[in-house]
Amino acid sequence: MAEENTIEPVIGIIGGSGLYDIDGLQDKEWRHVETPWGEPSDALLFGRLDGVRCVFLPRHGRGHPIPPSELNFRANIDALKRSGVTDILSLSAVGSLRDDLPPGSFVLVDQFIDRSFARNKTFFTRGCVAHVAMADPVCPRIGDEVMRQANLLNISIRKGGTYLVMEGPQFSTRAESELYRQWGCSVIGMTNMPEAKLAREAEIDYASVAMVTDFDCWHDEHDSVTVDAVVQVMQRNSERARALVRAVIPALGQRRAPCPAGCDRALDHALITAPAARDPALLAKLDAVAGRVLNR
Ligand SMILES: CSC[C@H]1O[C@H](OP(=O)(O)O)[C@H](O)[C@@H]1O
Ligand SMILES: Nc1ncnc2[nH]cnc12
Repeated sequence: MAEENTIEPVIGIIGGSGLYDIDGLQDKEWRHVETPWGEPSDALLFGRLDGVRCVFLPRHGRGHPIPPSELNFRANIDALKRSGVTDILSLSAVGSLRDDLPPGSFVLVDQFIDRSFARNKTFFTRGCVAHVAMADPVCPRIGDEVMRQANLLNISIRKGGTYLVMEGPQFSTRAESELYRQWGCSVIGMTNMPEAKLAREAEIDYASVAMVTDFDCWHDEHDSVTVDAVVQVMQRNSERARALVRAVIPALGQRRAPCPAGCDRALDHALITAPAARDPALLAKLDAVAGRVLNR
């Protein structure tokens, strides 16, 4: 492989409810990263695992002070991009919408239905418009590596599933939960959108492992979801989640070719605003996210 066409990856991990740090890192340091989009959820934890550079972000902040609708998703993704992150593995607690995904199941999500409505969902506002493809919202290369490492660790993961993103913070009504089941969704959560959309706009390869903590509120034989139940099951899930992260970081971190699916070149054919009509102030804010295409 020609050196000049290869990438030395930096692995980003976004930890959801119950996952506020990662263990086993060398040279670890929490560092504040400033972004033109405001404050990320917390400082970022920089470190190395088996020599591979990685950056961890607790999605809701340490101690979980930030609710889903107040997450600054743009700042989170920009901060990871600015820190050199090329690949993101997102971890999330979710409710199950299927009988065959009981609490404790892990799902490698491959589709989303975005029902969130109170969030900033794009970096490309007035003055620099872009439309990236979202037909395949997650990176198959990261997904394949997650499956490989999970197999080696004997951790069972369902390959593929649709994650319904609700606004929250209240959990669903029973009618909503039934509707999402009829739509064929597998799991429900409040956070993976616009996270996945913004990662695509920032040309960061993104994949998501959803960890089932409850049966939401549709199941006759199970109680409706509560935070206490989520936290209890997450504590049981977290050992496997941590083992998976420890294995996936070194595996993903090997020098490699650009993403075969093109996630890292998502902006190649996405910008529509004519150069003369672009807003210089917005272009300055897009330095990390879109510098690759704006400066060529
Ligand atoms: C604590 S239950 C609801 C909460 O948990 C999930 O968060 P995350 O995706 O960050 O693990 C869900 O989306 C809600 O934000
Ligand atoms: N049932 C549920 N609905 C939304 N988000 C969740 N996170 C964990 N369980 C959930």
